[in-house]
Amino acid sequence: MTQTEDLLAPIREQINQVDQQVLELLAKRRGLTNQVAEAKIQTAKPIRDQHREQQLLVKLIKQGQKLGLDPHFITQLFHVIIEDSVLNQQALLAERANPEQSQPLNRVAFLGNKGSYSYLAAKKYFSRRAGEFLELGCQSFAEIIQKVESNQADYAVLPIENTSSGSINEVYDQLQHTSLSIIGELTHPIKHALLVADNTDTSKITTLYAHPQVFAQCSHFLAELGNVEVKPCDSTSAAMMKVAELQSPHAAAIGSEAGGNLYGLTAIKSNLANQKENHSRFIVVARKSVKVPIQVPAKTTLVMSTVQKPGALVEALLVLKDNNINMTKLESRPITGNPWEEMFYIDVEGNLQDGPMQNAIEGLRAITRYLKVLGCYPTEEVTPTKVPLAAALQD
Ligand SMILES: O=C(O)C(=O)C[C@]1(C(=O)O)C=C[C@@H](O)C=C1
Repeated sequence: MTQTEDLLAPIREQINQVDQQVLELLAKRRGLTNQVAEAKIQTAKPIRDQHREQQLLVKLIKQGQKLGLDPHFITQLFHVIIEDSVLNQQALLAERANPEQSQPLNRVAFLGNKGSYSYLAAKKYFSRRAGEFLELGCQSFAEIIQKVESNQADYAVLPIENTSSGSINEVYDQLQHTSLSIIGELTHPIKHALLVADNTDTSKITTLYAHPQVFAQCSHFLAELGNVEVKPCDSTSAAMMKVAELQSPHAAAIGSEAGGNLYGLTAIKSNLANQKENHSRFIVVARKSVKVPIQVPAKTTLVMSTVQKPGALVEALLVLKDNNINMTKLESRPITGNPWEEMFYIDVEGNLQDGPMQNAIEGLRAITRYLKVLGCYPTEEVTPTKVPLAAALQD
């Protein structure tokens, strides 16, 4: 042992012990919030209570300051803890409301193999749910949908939009024809890194493997790289596998560092996306729709085609406005075989069990040519509660 290691070892041992205690306390907190969820099932109280969160944060900031901890650090830390608590409670309530969905094994279809962004998102989503995770990697969106439709899989996790490259049209087009329902959503950070198998540097790379969506999201980095041949792959994991197989100083893949590690690749450059805040939203689909408990904030996705007359879409949107329903997304896609006609995909905030939502759907049915509810599911977005820092910092 060197002298530095001699000095570091006992301190690191103490840090290990403190971290273990932090984990044990987090697990204890998780147990308590599960009890809160049970109480809320009985009282029909909403999961989210932002007044309570605000009180909690103000108190924690004051207590933390006495211990020499920075208010911003405390706020960030507890936003993450509370987000986890809310999502966990929502998952618990959703499971109670849909007991038939709970099973010992969840067979989950997704794009690519171990290490793809879809794989990482699927693992994250099912980590909050009971049952073991069985991965079913697929090579195309059509194959993923087919796996669930034919009961070879129970669920599919599909990327639907990305903050850099926008909507994923192929997935929308698959939703036009499927009988499956959307039962959940989640957002997952997409952190692109340059992954290599052999010790090399950027200037030696001549071939770059990645999924076409990834190339689109990293177009600025590609322009900087200059004369490199880009080879599109079916998935991020296919790109990583290819580079692992080649073991060449001239080949690189773009993918997540965590995924690359599964294939023995090293990240030599990170943060490659054009937009630094690069997130993808994924949907989870199943053969059977789910009921969302009223205490959980819900989203509903509709698909419709309007009659061919001026202002038909405006009329449809007015039905939502008249029922005080907030639209969070509107996407249009061409209808195959009917040139210049569009299918509209609409995400709205609201639960299918609510009166205004039922009114709106009835109203839309009356004025549209085609309308289908693709699903009603818990919203995974937990907007952080703002803390009046000035109040928290007083006295
Ligand atoms: O106290 C509650 O009602 C909880 O659900 C727990 C908790 C938390 O984790 O502290 C989580 C969500 C609420 O918005 C407020 C607080």
